[in-house]
Amino acid sequence: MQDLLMRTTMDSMFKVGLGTELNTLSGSDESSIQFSNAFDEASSLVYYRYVDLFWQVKRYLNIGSEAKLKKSIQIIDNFVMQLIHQKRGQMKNGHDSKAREDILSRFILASEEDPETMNDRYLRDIALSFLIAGKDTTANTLSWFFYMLCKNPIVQDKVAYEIKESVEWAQEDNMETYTRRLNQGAIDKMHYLHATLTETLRLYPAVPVDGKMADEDDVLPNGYRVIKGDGMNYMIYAMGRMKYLWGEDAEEFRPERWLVNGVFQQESPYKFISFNAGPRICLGKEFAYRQMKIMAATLLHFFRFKLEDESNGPIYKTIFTLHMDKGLQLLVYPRGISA
Ligand code: HEM
Repeated sequence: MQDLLMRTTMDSMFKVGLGTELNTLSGSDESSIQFSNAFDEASSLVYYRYVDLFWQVKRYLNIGSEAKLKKSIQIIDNFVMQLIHQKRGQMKNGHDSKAREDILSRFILASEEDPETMNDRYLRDIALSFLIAGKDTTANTLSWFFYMLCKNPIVQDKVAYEIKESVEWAQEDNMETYTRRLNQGAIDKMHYLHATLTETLRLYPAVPVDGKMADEDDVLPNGYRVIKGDGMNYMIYAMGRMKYLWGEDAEEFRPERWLVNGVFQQESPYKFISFNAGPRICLGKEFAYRQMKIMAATLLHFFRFKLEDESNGPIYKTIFTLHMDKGLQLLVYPRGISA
C-alpha cells in the first residue's frame, strides 16, 4: 500500500507542481519510472550521509553510495530540465492554454520579470523542493492512517460512514464518477476524517525530527542561550506523545480528542507541531489535507481494509520522513454499500 501511495502522490505532485502527467502509478512510461526511482534513491542516499562518516571521501573518489547519488542526481536534473525547456517552449508559442494552473508555469511567468535570478536551475530547484516537501510526507501520513484504521476497525467504520453521509453519491458510481462528486463542500463536511488524519499525524508525524540553525546570537524563551551557527533539533514525534501536552491517554489513537460536538477543533501549531509553526509553517498544509481527504474518501467508499499480518507491526525506516520499512501489506475487500 505504501508503494502505491508513494506513486500516487508523486503523480499528483507532478501534475500540480509541474503540470505534467508522470503516470508512475500505471507504470506506463519508462523514463518516468526511472526518474521516480532516482528521486527516491537520492532522498535516502542524502539521508545516509548523516550516518556515514566517510561520505565526503566517497564523494571525492566518486565511489559507493556517493557514486550512486551522483548518478541519481544526474537523472533527476536531466528529466526536470527537459520539462522546463519544453514548458518554456509551449508557453512561448502560446500552446499551453493551461498556463498558470501549475506551480512551475506560474514561476516561469514570474521569471520573465527577473530572468537572471530565476534561471532554469532556480526553477528546477523550486520544482524539486515542492516534490520533496509534498510527496513522501502525504504518502507516509496516508500509510500510517490506513495502518491505524486497520488497528481500529470501529474508527474505520465511522470514517466510512461519515464519507457516505457527506457525499451525494449514486449506486452506479465508478471511481471516476465518484471522485468528481468529491467537491470542497463534501470534503468540508468530513470532520471525523479530518480528526482521524490529524490524530495520525500527532502519533506518526511525517517529519519526525526537524532542525534549525541560529541565524544570530539569541536567547530562547526558556532562557537558554544560543550563538550564531548553533544547530537545534526539535522532536515532533516525541512531542506528539507527551502526556504533559496531550493527557494520560497521549499514546492512544483517539480521533475524538479533536472534536467538540462533532466539529473539528484546531490546536495551537506550537502544540500540534507536525506542520511546523510560525513564519515557516508548512505552505502545503491545506493542500495536503485536501489531497489526503480525497484519496481516503475514494478508497474507503469502495473498500474495507485489513492488515495482512495482525501479529507484526511496521518497523520505522530512517529517512527524512517517517517511512515504513518493507511497506504496508493490506487485504482489501469491496465495501458493500447501499443507499
Ligand atoms: C502531511 C503532509 C505534510 C506534512 C506533515 C508537512 C510538514 C512540513 C514541515 C514539518 C515543514 C517544516 C520543515 C522545516 O522546518 O524546514 C514543512 C515545510 C514545507 N512544506 Fe510541508 N508538509 C506536508 C505536505 C506538504 C505539501 C503537500 C506541500 C506542497 C504542496 C508542502 C510544502 C511545503 C513547503 C513549500 C515547505 C517550506 C515552507 C518554508 O520553509 O517556508 N508540504 N512541511
